[in-house]
Amino acid sequence: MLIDTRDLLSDKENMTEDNQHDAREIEVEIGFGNGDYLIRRASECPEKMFIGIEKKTSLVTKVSKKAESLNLSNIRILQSCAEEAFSDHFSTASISRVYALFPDPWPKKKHIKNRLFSSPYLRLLNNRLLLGSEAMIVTDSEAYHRWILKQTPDTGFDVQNDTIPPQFDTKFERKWVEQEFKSFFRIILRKIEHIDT
Ligand SMILES: C[S@@+](CC[C@H](N)C(=O)[O-])C[C@H]1O[C@@H](n2cnc3c(N)ncnc32)[C@H](O)[C@@H]1O
Repeated sequence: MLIDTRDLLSDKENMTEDNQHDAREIEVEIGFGNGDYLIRRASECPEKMFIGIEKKTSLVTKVSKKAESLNLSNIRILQSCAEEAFSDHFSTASISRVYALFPDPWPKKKHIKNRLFSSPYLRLLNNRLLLGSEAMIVTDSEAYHRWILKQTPDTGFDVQNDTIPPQFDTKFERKWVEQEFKSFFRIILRKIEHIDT
C-alpha cells in the first residue's frame, strides 16, 4: 500500500484522467498520524480514492499495514512533507476534499515559520482543489487558528470558522478530550476563485 513517487505519478495520471469523468473522487488527508480517520473514511466510501500524506516513517508503515490488512484498495499513502506532496504530486484542480486534523501548531515564536497553512501554501492548496471544493482544518490551538485566518486573504477561498465538539476520534482528539477539551477550532476553506501557481 505504501507507494513511491513513480507509483503516485502514474496514479496521478490515472487520477487526472478519471477526474475528467468524475471530478469528485479524491480526498486527501494531511498528517494522518495513526490513520484513524483516513482508514474510517476509506472504509465508508469505497467509491472514492483517499490519499494520505504523512512525513513520519513509523506512521506510514503502520497505516499502510492497517490498510492492507483491511483490504482497502482505495488508499494511497504518500510519505512526504505536505508542501512537497502538493507541489510535486498533484495536478491542478484534481482534488475534491482536503483535511488536516490537529496539525502541529508550532506554538513558539521562533517556530512559527514551520507552520503549514501559510498564505503561499493556501494558494498552492487552492490550485490543486477543484472549484467549489473544500479544505478543512481542525485544531485545538486558538493561536494557530487565528494565525491561519490571517493567512487567508488573496488565497481564493471563502472562509468559514467555528468551534465544533469532538467527532473525529483520532489519537490527538482523544488526547485533548482526556484533558477536558470540549470543543475545537474548525476552519473551512471553500475554493471560489482559481489561483494560478
Ligand atoms: C499532531 S499530529 C495529528 C495526527 C492525527 N491527525 C490525529 O489527529 O491524531 C500531526 C501529524 O502531522 C504530521 N506532520 C506534521 N507536519 C507535516 C508535514 N509538513 N507534512 C506531512 N505530515 C506532517 C506529523 O508527523 C503528525 O503525525
